[in-house]
Amino acid sequence: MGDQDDAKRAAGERAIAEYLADGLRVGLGSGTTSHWFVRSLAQPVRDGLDIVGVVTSTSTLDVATEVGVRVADLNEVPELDITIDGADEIDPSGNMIKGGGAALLWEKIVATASKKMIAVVDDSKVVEKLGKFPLPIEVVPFGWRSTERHLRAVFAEFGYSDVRLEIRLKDGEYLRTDSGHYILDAYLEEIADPPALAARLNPIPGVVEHGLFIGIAAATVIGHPDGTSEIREF
Ligand SMILES: O=C(CO)[C@H](O)[C@H](O)COP(=O)(O)O
Repeated sequence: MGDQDDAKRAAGERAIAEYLADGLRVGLGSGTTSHWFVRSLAQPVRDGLDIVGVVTSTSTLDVATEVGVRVADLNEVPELDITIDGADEIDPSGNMIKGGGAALLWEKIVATASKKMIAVVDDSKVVEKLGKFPLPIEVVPFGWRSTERHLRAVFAEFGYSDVRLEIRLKDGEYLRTDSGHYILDAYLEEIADPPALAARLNPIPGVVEHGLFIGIAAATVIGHPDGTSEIREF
């Protein structure tokens, strides 16, 4: 009997077998599932697989460097062939919540720089409705309490009166993302209309990005604890 780590590894390995080939420019996602994927690249790269990776976080840069994947800056390679990245939740339309690892901004920039984005997930991430996982919102530190007020007003429009919004902490301090911003996590329980909510969050001054990834995933590779995997296309 396997566990969710086996499921994550199965998804990562299947993504390599299914989607990678010589010459591709590949966005490398963040989080444990993506890191299984990047670690699983070590052998194929040693065997001659010729790809260039663009990372979505400093932590993924560390892993890619450790296993010998050639890495470039997105400014050197502004268009990518494919991005393989994890998700905190994914719904039947392929809409996702991401940012549990605080990398949502770079992840969205890299995913949308790619011709195709593939979500690698263990089967616990597949949901009917998004929202059980708290929605991460990346905000500029300057005036973040004012940004929080705007956010509360928008959430109230969607029926979340007095929404629970928490600033994310790390080691007792406000967490800083790789771009130096803060994260506010919104506890929503269920998001009835993810595209509508996403559209209202984007224009709020002080909001840099949010973790709703709408219409971005082309497919998902779902790993199961018994080591099997399946692909769903959107
Ligand atoms: O969005 C992310 C990081 O910002 C990750 O992809 C997401 O949190 C999934 O992580 P894991 O594979 O560890 O469950």
